[in-house]
Amino acid sequence: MSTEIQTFVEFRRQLHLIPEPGFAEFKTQRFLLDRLAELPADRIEIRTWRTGILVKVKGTAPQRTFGYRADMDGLPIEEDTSYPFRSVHPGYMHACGHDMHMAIGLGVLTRFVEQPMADDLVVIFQPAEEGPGGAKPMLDSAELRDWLPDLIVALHVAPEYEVGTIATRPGILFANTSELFIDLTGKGGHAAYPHRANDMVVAAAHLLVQLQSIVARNVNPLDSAVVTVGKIEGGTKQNIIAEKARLEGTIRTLSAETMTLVKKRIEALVAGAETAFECTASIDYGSNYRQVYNDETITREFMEWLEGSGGAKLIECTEAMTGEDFGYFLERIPGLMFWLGVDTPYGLHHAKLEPDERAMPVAIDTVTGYIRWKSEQPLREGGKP
Ligand SMILES: CC(=O)N[C@@H](CCC[C@H](N)C(=O)O)C(=O)O
Repeated sequence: MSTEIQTFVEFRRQLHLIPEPGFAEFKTQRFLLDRLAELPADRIEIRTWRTGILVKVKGTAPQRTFGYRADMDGLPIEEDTSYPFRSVHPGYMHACGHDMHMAIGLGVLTRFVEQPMADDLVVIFQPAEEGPGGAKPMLDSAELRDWLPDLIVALHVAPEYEVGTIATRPGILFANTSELFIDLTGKGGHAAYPHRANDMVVAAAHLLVQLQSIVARNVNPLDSAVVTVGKIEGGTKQNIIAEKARLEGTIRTLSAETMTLVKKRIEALVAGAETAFECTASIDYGSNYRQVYNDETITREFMEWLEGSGGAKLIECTEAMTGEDFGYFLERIPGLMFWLGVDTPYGLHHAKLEPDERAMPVAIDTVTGYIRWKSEQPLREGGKP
Protein backbone atom coordinates (compact mmCIF):
# COMPACT_ATOMS: atom_id res chain seq x y z
CA MET A 1 0.00 0.00 0.00
CA SER A 2 1.40 3.44 -0.94
CA THR A 3 2.34 5.97 1.77
CA GLU A 4 -0.46 8.21 0.51
CA ILE A 5 -3.07 5.47 1.09
CA GLN A 6 -1.51 4.47 4.43
CA THR A 7 -2.24 8.01 5.64
CA PHE A 8 -5.95 7.64 4.90
CA VAL A 9 -6.05 4.12 6.34
CA GLU A 10 -4.56 5.59 9.54
CA PHE A 11 -7.24 8.33 9.51
CA ARG A 12 -9.89 5.62 9.16
CA ARG A 13 -8.47 3.79 12.19
CA GLN A 14 -8.43 6.97 14.26
CA LEU A 15 -12.06 7.64 13.31
CA HIS A 16 -12.90 4.02 14.14
CA LEU A 17 -11.74 4.66 17.72
CA ILE A 18 -14.34 7.38 18.33
CA PRO A 19 -17.81 6.40 17.03
CA GLU A 20 -20.51 8.82 18.18
CA PRO A 21 -24.31 9.02 17.97
CA GLY A 22 -26.06 11.13 15.33
CA PHE A 23 -25.74 14.88 15.93
CA ALA A 24 -23.20 14.18 18.70
CA GLU A 25 -20.22 13.60 16.38
CA PHE A 26 -18.18 16.22 18.27
CA LYS A 27 -14.83 14.39 18.41
CA THR A 28 -15.31 13.18 14.84
CA GLN A 29 -15.89 16.74 13.66
CA ARG A 30 -12.82 17.94 15.60
CA PHE A 31 -10.67 15.19 14.09
CA LEU A 32 -11.78 16.06 10.55
CA LEU A 33 -11.30 19.80 11.10
CA ASP A 34 -7.77 19.13 12.40
CA ARG A 35 -6.94 17.11 9.27
CA LEU A 36 -8.38 19.85 7.04
CA ALA A 37 -6.25 22.44 8.86
CA GLU A 38 -3.17 20.56 7.61
CA LEU A 39 -4.13 21.32 3.98
CA PRO A 40 -3.15 24.59 2.21
CA ALA A 41 -5.70 27.17 3.38
CA ASP A 42 -5.79 28.99 0.01
CA ARG A 43 -7.04 25.83 -1.76
CA ILE A 44 -10.09 25.09 0.41
CA GLU A 45 -12.99 26.80 2.16
CA ILE A 46 -14.58 25.19 5.20
CA ARG A 47 -18.03 25.59 6.71
CA THR A 48 -19.55 23.73 9.63
CA TRP A 49 -23.21 22.90 10.09
CA ARG A 50 -24.12 21.41 13.50
CA THR A 51 -21.65 18.47 13.78
CA GLY A 52 -21.22 18.28 10.02
CA ILE A 53 -18.61 19.87 7.76
CA LEU A 54 -18.66 21.21 4.20
CA VAL A 55 -15.36 21.58 2.37
CA LYS A 56 -15.03 23.33 -0.96
CA VAL A 57 -11.91 22.53 -2.97
CA LYS A 58 -11.48 25.36 -5.43
CA GLY A 59 -11.25 24.56 -9.13
CA THR A 60 -8.96 26.44 -11.53
CA ALA A 61 -11.79 27.65 -13.83
CA PRO A 62 -15.03 26.40 -12.27
CA GLN A 63 -18.17 26.01 -14.37
CA ARG A 64 -19.91 23.57 -12.04
CA THR A 65 -19.56 21.86 -8.69
CA PHE A 66 -19.13 18.14 -8.04
CA GLY A 67 -19.99 16.61 -4.67
CA TYR A 68 -18.96 13.63 -2.54
CA ARG A 69 -20.95 12.90 0.60
CA ALA A 70 -19.77 10.85 3.60
CA ASP A 71 -21.86 10.01 6.65
CA MET A 72 -20.34 10.41 10.11
CA ASP A 73 -22.24 8.64 12.91
CA GLY A 74 -21.66 5.32 14.68
CA LEU A 75 -24.13 2.74 16.04
CA PRO A 76 -25.10 1.59 19.56
CA ILE A 77 -23.23 -1.74 19.27
CA GLU A 78 -20.59 -3.16 21.63
CA GLU A 79 -17.67 -3.80 19.32
CA ASP A 80 -16.36 -7.38 19.07
CA THR A 81 -13.71 -7.12 16.33
CA SER A 82 -10.12 -8.35 16.50
CA TYR A 83 -8.84 -4.80 15.87
CA PRO A 84 -6.12 -3.24 18.05
CA PHE A 85 -7.94 0.07 17.30
CA ARG A 86 -11.34 -0.96 18.77
CA SER A 87 -13.81 1.76 19.76
CA VAL A 88 -12.91 3.61 22.96
CA HIS A 89 -16.57 4.60 23.38
CA PRO A 90 -18.23 1.73 25.28
CA GLY A 91 -21.39 0.50 23.58
CA TYR A 92 -20.66 2.41 20.35
CA MET A 93 -19.09 1.21 17.15
CA HIS A 94 -18.54 2.19 13.53
CA ALA A 95 -20.41 -0.90 12.32
CA CYS A 96 -21.70 0.58 9.07
CA GLY A 97 -18.45 1.75 7.48
CA HIS A 98 -18.89 5.47 8.07
CA ASP A 99 -15.28 5.66 9.36
CA MET A 100 -14.19 4.44 5.91
CA HIS A 101 -16.63 6.70 4.04
CA MET A 102 -15.13 9.74 5.86
CA ALA A 103 -11.49 8.70 5.37
CA ILE A 104 -12.20 8.16 1.66
CA GLY A 105 -13.67 11.69 1.63
CA LEU A 106 -10.41 13.03 3.06
CA GLY A 107 -8.53 11.09 0.39
CA VAL A 108 -10.69 12.43 -2.44
CA LEU A 109 -10.44 16.06 -1.36
CA THR A 110 -6.68 15.82 -0.73
CA ARG A 111 -6.18 14.50 -4.28
CA PHE A 112 -8.07 17.49 -5.71
CA VAL A 113 -6.13 19.89 -3.49
CA GLU A 114 -2.86 18.41 -4.81
CA GLN A 115 -3.95 18.03 -8.45
CA PRO A 116 -6.68 20.63 -9.04
CA MET A 117 -9.39 20.16 -11.66
CA ALA A 118 -11.18 22.99 -13.44
CA ASP A 119 -14.41 22.63 -11.47
CA ASP A 120 -15.12 23.01 -7.79
CA LEU A 121 -15.58 20.04 -5.49
CA VAL A 122 -17.67 20.07 -2.31
CA VAL A 123 -17.11 17.25 0.16
CA ILE A 124 -19.98 16.92 2.61
CA PHE A 125 -19.40 15.22 5.96
CA GLN A 126 -22.99 14.60 7.05
CA PRO A 127 -24.07 13.71 10.59
CA ALA A 128 -26.82 11.36 11.79
CA GLU A 129 -27.34 9.00 8.84
CA GLU A 130 -28.38 6.12 11.12
CA GLY A 131 -31.00 8.41 12.63
CA PRO A 132 -32.70 10.78 13.01
CA GLY A 133 -31.34 11.83 9.57
CA GLY A 134 -28.94 14.67 8.87
CA ALA A 135 -29.33 14.87 5.08
CA LYS A 136 -32.69 16.64 4.91
CA PRO A 137 -31.96 19.43 7.43
CA MET A 138 -28.45 19.83 5.99
CA LEU A 139 -29.88 20.28 2.48
CA ASP A 140 -32.21 22.94 3.87
CA SER A 141 -29.38 24.75 5.69
CA ALA A 142 -28.03 28.14 4.63
CA GLU A 143 -24.52 26.63 4.80
CA LEU A 144 -25.21 24.08 2.03
CA ARG A 145 -27.81 25.99 0.01
CA ASP A 146 -25.35 28.11 -1.97
CA TRP A 147 -22.79 25.30 -2.26
CA LEU A 148 -25.17 22.69 -3.70
CA PRO A 149 -23.25 20.45 -6.13
CA ASP A 150 -24.50 19.98 -9.69
CA LEU A 151 -23.71 16.26 -9.47
CA ILE A 152 -23.17 14.19 -6.33
CA VAL A 153 -21.62 10.79 -5.56
CA ALA A 154 -21.67 8.68 -2.42
CA LEU A 155 -20.66 5.12 -1.65
CA HIS A 156 -21.43 2.49 0.95
CA VAL A 157 -19.22 -0.38 2.06
CA ALA A 158 -20.59 -3.79 1.02
CA PRO A 159 -19.35 -6.81 3.02
CA GLU A 160 -20.69 -9.27 0.45
CA TYR A 161 -18.61 -8.05 -2.50
CA GLU A 162 -14.90 -8.71 -3.11
CA VAL A 163 -12.30 -5.97 -2.77
CA GLY A 164 -11.83 -4.43 -6.20
CA THR A 165 -15.53 -4.56 -7.08
CA ILE A 166 -18.12 -1.81 -7.24
CA ALA A 167 -21.83 -2.55 -7.51
CA THR A 168 -24.61 -0.22 -8.53
CA ARG A 169 -27.62 0.14 -10.78
CA PRO A 170 -29.57 2.92 -12.49
CA GLY A 171 -32.84 3.74 -10.67
CA ILE A 172 -33.75 2.54 -7.21
CA LEU A 173 -30.79 1.22 -5.21
CA PHE A 174 -32.01 1.44 -1.58
CA ALA A 175 -35.51 1.27 -0.11
CA ASN A 176 -37.89 3.81 1.40
CA THR A 177 -37.63 3.52 5.19
CA SER A 178 -39.66 4.45 8.21
CA GLU A 179 -38.78 3.86 11.81
CA LEU A 180 -41.48 2.29 13.98
CA PHE A 181 -42.10 2.74 17.70
CA ILE A 182 -45.17 1.17 19.33
CA ASP A 183 -45.99 1.82 23.01
CA LEU A 184 -48.54 -0.38 24.77
CA THR A 185 -50.03 0.57 28.15
CA GLY A 186 -52.24 -1.82 30.13
CA LYS A 187 -52.65 -2.57 33.82
CA GLY A 188 -49.79 -3.95 35.88
CA GLY A 189 -50.22 -6.25 38.83
CA HIS A 190 -49.05 -9.24 40.87
CA ALA A 191 -47.80 -12.19 38.79
CA ALA A 192 -50.16 -14.50 40.72
CA TYR A 193 -53.28 -12.48 39.78
CA PRO A 194 -53.31 -12.28 35.96
CA HIS A 195 -57.13 -11.90 35.93
CA ARG A 196 -56.79 -8.51 37.66
CA ALA A 197 -54.26 -7.07 35.17
CA ASN A 198 -53.73 -6.53 31.44
CA ASP A 199 -50.32 -7.94 30.65
CA MET A 200 -48.43 -5.85 28.08
CA VAL A 201 -45.67 -8.48 27.64
CA VAL A 202 -48.31 -10.89 26.34
CA ALA A 203 -49.87 -8.14 24.19
CA ALA A 204 -46.46 -7.25 22.73
CA ALA A 205 -45.70 -10.91 22.00
CA HIS A 206 -48.97 -11.37 20.08
CA LEU A 207 -48.54 -8.09 18.21
CA LEU A 208 -44.96 -8.99 17.27
CA VAL A 209 -46.14 -12.21 15.62
CA GLN A 210 -49.10 -10.48 13.93
CA LEU A 211 -46.79 -7.85 12.42
CA GLN A 212 -45.02 -10.65 10.53
CA SER A 213 -48.29 -11.38 8.69
CA ILE A 214 -48.14 -8.01 6.88
CA VAL A 215 -45.28 -9.00 4.56
CA ALA A 216 -46.47 -12.61 4.41
CA ARG A 217 -50.15 -11.87 3.73
CA ASN A 218 -50.78 -8.22 2.73
CA VAL A 219 -47.90 -7.24 0.45
CA ASN A 220 -48.02 -8.54 -3.13
CA PRO A 221 -45.47 -11.39 -3.26
CA LEU A 222 -44.02 -9.80 -6.41
CA ASP A 223 -43.33 -6.59 -4.48
CA SER A 224 -40.84 -6.31 -1.59
CA ALA A 225 -41.21 -5.05 1.96
CA VAL A 226 -39.64 -5.57 5.37
CA VAL A 227 -41.08 -5.12 8.86
CA THR A 228 -38.33 -5.72 11.41
CA VAL A 229 -38.71 -5.29 15.16
CA GLY A 230 -35.16 -4.93 16.41
CA LYS A 231 -35.87 -4.14 20.04
CA ILE A 232 -38.60 -5.07 22.48
CA GLU A 233 -38.91 -3.86 26.05
CA GLY A 234 -41.50 -4.54 28.70
CA GLY A 235 -42.04 -5.03 32.37
CA THR A 236 -39.92 -4.42 35.40
CA LYS A 237 -39.48 -7.76 37.23
CA GLN A 238 -40.13 -11.46 36.69
CA ASN A 239 -43.02 -11.62 39.19
CA ILE A 240 -44.76 -8.39 38.20
CA ILE A 241 -47.26 -8.25 35.35
CA ALA A 242 -46.04 -5.61 32.92
CA GLU A 243 -48.02 -2.41 32.67
CA LYS A 244 -45.99 -1.20 29.69
CA ALA A 245 -44.23 -2.64 26.65
CA ARG A 246 -42.50 -1.05 23.67
CA LEU A 247 -41.60 -2.42 20.26
CA GLU A 248 -38.99 -0.62 18.17
CA GLY A 249 -38.49 -1.43 14.52
CA THR A 250 -38.20 -0.30 10.95
CA ILE A 251 -40.26 -0.63 7.78
CA ARG A 252 -38.69 -0.92 4.31
CA THR A 253 -40.48 -0.77 0.96
CA LEU A 254 -39.59 -0.23 -2.68
CA SER A 255 -42.50 2.14 -3.29
CA ALA A 256 -44.32 4.90 -1.42
CA GLU A 257 -47.65 3.09 -2.03
CA THR A 258 -46.45 -0.08 -0.31
CA MET A 259 -45.18 2.03 2.61
CA THR A 260 -48.72 3.46 2.98
CA LEU A 261 -50.22 -0.04 2.81
CA VAL A 262 -47.82 -1.44 5.44
CA LYS A 263 -48.49 1.48 7.80
CA LYS A 264 -52.28 1.04 7.37
CA ARG A 265 -51.96 -2.64 8.30
CA ILE A 266 -49.75 -1.85 11.30
CA GLU A 267 -52.37 0.64 12.51
CA ALA A 268 -55.14 -1.96 12.09
CA LEU A 269 -53.20 -4.61 14.00
CA VAL A 270 -52.31 -2.18 16.79
CA ALA A 271 -55.97 -1.14 17.05
CA GLY A 272 -56.83 -4.85 17.24
CA ALA A 273 -54.32 -5.32 20.07
CA GLU A 274 -55.99 -2.46 21.97
CA THR A 275 -59.31 -4.29 21.77
CA ALA A 276 -57.92 -7.77 22.39
CA PHE A 277 -55.79 -6.83 25.37
CA GLU A 278 -57.84 -3.92 26.75
CA CYS A 279 -54.92 -1.55 26.56
CA THR A 280 -54.01 1.73 24.95
CA ALA A 281 -51.41 1.96 22.23
CA SER A 282 -49.56 4.66 20.35
CA ILE A 283 -47.52 4.50 17.14
CA ASP A 284 -44.66 6.84 16.27
CA TYR A 285 -43.02 6.53 12.84
CA GLY A 286 -39.84 8.38 13.88
CA SER A 287 -37.73 9.39 10.94
CA ASN A 288 -38.52 8.42 7.35
CA TYR A 289 -35.99 8.26 4.50
CA ARG A 290 -36.69 8.62 0.83
CA GLN A 291 -35.50 5.79 -1.45
CA VAL A 292 -32.02 6.12 -2.95
CA TYR A 293 -32.82 6.60 -6.63
CA ASN A 294 -29.74 6.77 -8.87
CA ASP A 295 -30.08 9.15 -11.81
CA GLU A 296 -30.46 6.73 -14.71
CA THR A 297 -28.44 8.63 -17.35
CA ILE A 298 -25.61 9.54 -14.99
CA THR A 299 -25.42 6.04 -13.53
CA ARG A 300 -25.33 4.35 -16.94
CA GLU A 301 -22.58 6.77 -17.95
CA PHE A 302 -20.68 6.08 -14.69
CA MET A 303 -20.97 2.33 -15.29
CA GLU A 304 -19.65 2.69 -18.84
CA TRP A 305 -16.81 4.91 -17.63
CA LEU A 306 -15.92 2.39 -14.90
CA GLU A 307 -15.85 -0.53 -17.34
CA GLY A 308 -13.61 1.41 -19.68
CA SER A 309 -11.35 2.75 -16.95
CA GLY A 310 -9.54 -0.50 -16.24
CA GLY A 311 -10.11 0.14 -12.52
CA ALA A 312 -12.61 -1.62 -10.29
CA LYS A 313 -14.73 -4.51 -11.56
CA LEU A 314 -18.34 -3.43 -12.10
CA ILE A 315 -21.31 -5.47 -10.89
CA GLU A 316 -24.84 -4.44 -11.85
CA CYS A 317 -26.67 -5.31 -8.64
CA THR A 318 -30.30 -5.58 -7.60
CA GLU A 319 -32.01 -3.18 -5.19
CA ALA A 320 -31.39 -3.60 -1.45
CA MET A 321 -33.75 -3.06 1.47
CA THR A 322 -31.19 -0.93 3.30
CA GLY A 323 -32.05 2.72 3.76
CA GLU A 324 -29.95 5.86 3.40
CA ASP A 325 -30.82 9.49 3.84
CA PHE A 326 -28.57 10.14 0.82
CA GLY A 327 -31.92 9.56 -0.96
CA TYR A 328 -32.77 13.17 -0.03
CA PHE A 329 -29.63 14.41 -1.83
CA LEU A 330 -30.56 12.44 -4.94
CA GLU A 331 -34.06 13.89 -4.86
CA ARG A 332 -32.56 17.36 -5.35
CA ILE A 333 -29.23 16.72 -7.08
CA PRO A 334 -28.52 14.32 -9.96
CA GLY A 335 -26.02 11.67 -9.05
CA LEU A 336 -25.53 8.17 -7.78
CA MET A 337 -24.55 5.92 -4.92
CA PHE A 338 -22.57 2.71 -5.28
CA TRP A 339 -21.60 -0.26 -3.14
CA LEU A 340 -17.88 -0.66 -2.45
CA GLY A 341 -16.77 -4.28 -2.01
CA VAL A 342 -15.02 -4.74 1.36
CA ASP A 343 -15.25 -8.55 1.54
CA THR A 344 -15.91 -9.49 5.17
CA PRO A 345 -17.98 -12.40 6.55
CA TYR A 346 -20.01 -10.28 8.97
CA GLY A 347 -22.71 -7.97 7.64
CA LEU A 348 -23.42 -4.31 8.23
CA HIS A 349 -24.54 -3.50 11.80
CA HIS A 350 -22.62 -6.51 13.16
CA ALA A 351 -20.27 -6.25 16.15
CA LYS A 352 -17.56 -8.18 14.24
CA LEU A 353 -17.64 -6.13 11.01
CA GLU A 354 -14.08 -5.66 9.71
CA PRO A 355 -14.16 -4.08 6.25
CA ASP A 356 -11.02 -4.80 4.21
CA GLU A 357 -9.02 -1.56 4.06
CA ARG A 358 -7.57 -2.52 0.66
CA ALA A 359 -10.91 -1.25 -0.70
CA MET A 360 -9.95 2.32 0.23
CA PRO A 361 -7.61 3.01 -2.72
CA VAL A 362 -10.22 1.44 -5.02
CA ALA A 363 -12.77 3.96 -3.75
CA ILE A 364 -10.45 6.98 -3.82
CA ASP A 365 -9.28 6.14 -7.36
CA THR A 366 -12.85 5.55 -8.58
CA VAL A 367 -14.37 8.72 -7.09
CA THR A 368 -11.49 11.01 -8.10
CA GLY A 369 -11.10 9.36 -11.51
CA TYR A 370 -14.81 9.61 -12.32
CA ILE A 371 -15.19 13.21 -11.12
CA ARG A 372 -12.06 14.32 -12.98
CA TRP A 373 -13.25 12.60 -16.17
CA LYS A 374 -16.75 14.04 -15.80
CA SER A 375 -15.33 17.52 -15.23
CA GLU A 376 -13.53 17.22 -18.59
CA GLN A 377 -16.77 16.35 -20.44
CA PRO A 378 -18.83 19.14 -22.01
CA LEU A 379 -22.11 20.01 -20.29
CA ARG A 380 -25.08 18.09 -21.66
CA GLU A 381 -28.08 19.78 -23.31
CA GLY A 382 -29.83 22.26 -21.04
CA GLY A 383 -26.61 22.83 -19.07
CA LYS A 384 -26.98 19.44 -17.35
CA PRO A 385 -23.81 17.97 -15.79
C1 LIG B 1 -26.99 1.65 5.17
C2 LIG B 1 -27.78 1.46 6.42
O1 LIG B 1 -27.62 0.47 7.10
N1 LIG B 1 -28.65 2.43 6.73
C3 LIG B 1 -29.58 2.33 7.83
C4 LIG B 1 -30.48 3.55 7.84
C5 LIG B 1 -31.41 3.57 9.03
C6 LIG B 1 -32.63 4.41 8.86
C7 LIG B 1 -33.53 4.47 10.06
N2 LIG B 1 -32.87 4.72 11.30
C8 LIG B 1 -34.35 3.19 10.16
O2 LIG B 1 -34.00 2.29 10.91
O3 LIG B 1 -35.40 3.11 9.51
C9 LIG B 1 -30.40 1.06 7.68
O4 LIG B 1 -30.79 0.49 8.72
O5 LIG B 1 -30.68 0.61 6.55
